[in-house]
Amino acid sequence: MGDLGRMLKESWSLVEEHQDKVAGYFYARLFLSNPALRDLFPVHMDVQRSRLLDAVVRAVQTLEDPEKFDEYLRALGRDHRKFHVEPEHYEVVGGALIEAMRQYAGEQWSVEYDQAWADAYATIASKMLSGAEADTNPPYWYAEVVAHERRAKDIAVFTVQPMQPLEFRAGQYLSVECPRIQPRLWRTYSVANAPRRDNTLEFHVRAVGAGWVSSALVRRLEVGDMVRLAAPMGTMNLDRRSTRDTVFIAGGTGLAPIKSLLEELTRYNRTRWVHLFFGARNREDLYDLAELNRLAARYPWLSVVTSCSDDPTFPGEQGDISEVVARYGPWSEHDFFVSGSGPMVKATLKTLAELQVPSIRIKYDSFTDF
Ligand SMILES: NC(=O)C1=CN([C@@H]2O[C@H](COP(=O)(O)OP(=O)(O)OC[C@H]3O[C@@H](n4cnc5c(N)ncnc54)[C@H](O)[C@@H]3O)[C@@H](O)[C@H]2O)C=CC1
Repeated sequence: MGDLGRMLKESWSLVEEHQDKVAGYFYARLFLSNPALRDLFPVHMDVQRSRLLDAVVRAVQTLEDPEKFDEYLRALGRDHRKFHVEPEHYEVVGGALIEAMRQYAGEQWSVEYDQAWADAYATIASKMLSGAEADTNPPYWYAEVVAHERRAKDIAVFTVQPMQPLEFRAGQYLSVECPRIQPRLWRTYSVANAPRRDNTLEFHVRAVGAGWVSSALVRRLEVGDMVRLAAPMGTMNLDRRSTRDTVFIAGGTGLAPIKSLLEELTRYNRTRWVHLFFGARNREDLYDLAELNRLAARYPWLSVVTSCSDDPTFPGEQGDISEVVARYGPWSEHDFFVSGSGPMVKATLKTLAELQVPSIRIKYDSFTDF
């Protein structure tokens, strides 16, 4: 790690314990110095608060590998156009962030740390700005909900029809907001289909306790509602030139981007074997199994293995999907795509490392909302 990375990590460790207070202070500073900014944020700030800290941690990681995250930051800049963010806002945000950290870091905070954060923030902001400025698309798209289906107690699959075409690549994700239910609260979800001629987009959402947006999208969203969608992001795409057989590993609604990649493969694949591992807590949560079985029956190159981690009488595999993959194989010559919760992705990457799969053949998106 370079000097800058080390300083960011060191200084972050001084405030890590007080994350909530840092976020609270940050927003207070921000809105005080620029009251107009308050209108860009949701009415209730509780959920928003932890988003900032995710962003900070991500920024620290970002700088350790600037090339890898270049496209990520440009896409994030495009995504932020949905907030009507102006270039001068970036400066105000950077100042408030450093001030908030300095406030809670105690005596060990130094001017070098100030400088390190200012440098890091300037790099991030300039990449985001150049991404935003080069974007000729609208800042967001309106889309009408045309289908909404509860597939399990907490899981819904819904389809939207954008008012204008929205270009994306299979495997990408984008921010979604429902102005009727929760104005200005955006969360990212993967598109669960490959680009279609009719432009419709499908999403898979699980309502999780504190995740207000997810719960609303599962329980309150209705056909006829309008949602807003922001610029697509993510690089978990298929490499058409690869001739390797492919392994998809999905945990829960992490199936969404895998489904999208699978749909793309159905359009051109004739030669690659594709193995899909789909894990859920119980059989009810294997919410898309009927459709996966239909695909497997139609495309001889596709095989599907399912597993339940909390359903002892389930007749398929038992255990976390990260472990189940290791029961099959050998996998040393395959391309891998992994999608699910952070811990699921981490556990799966560990398994694959133990199986000697080179990391260059593994694609995954670590999910963080901003
Ligand atoms: N909805 C979407 O568009 C997308 C969602 N995701 C993420 O996918 C996750 C899906 O969540 P749920 O449906 O609630 O899944 P879940 O928490 O019910 O987990 C489903 C399965 O994943 C595996 N798993 C979970 N935690 C694990 C761990 N610590 N170690 C090893 N394996 C583990 C197990 O097989 C488990 O049965 C969320 O975190 C979401 O952010 C990721 C990409 C897209």
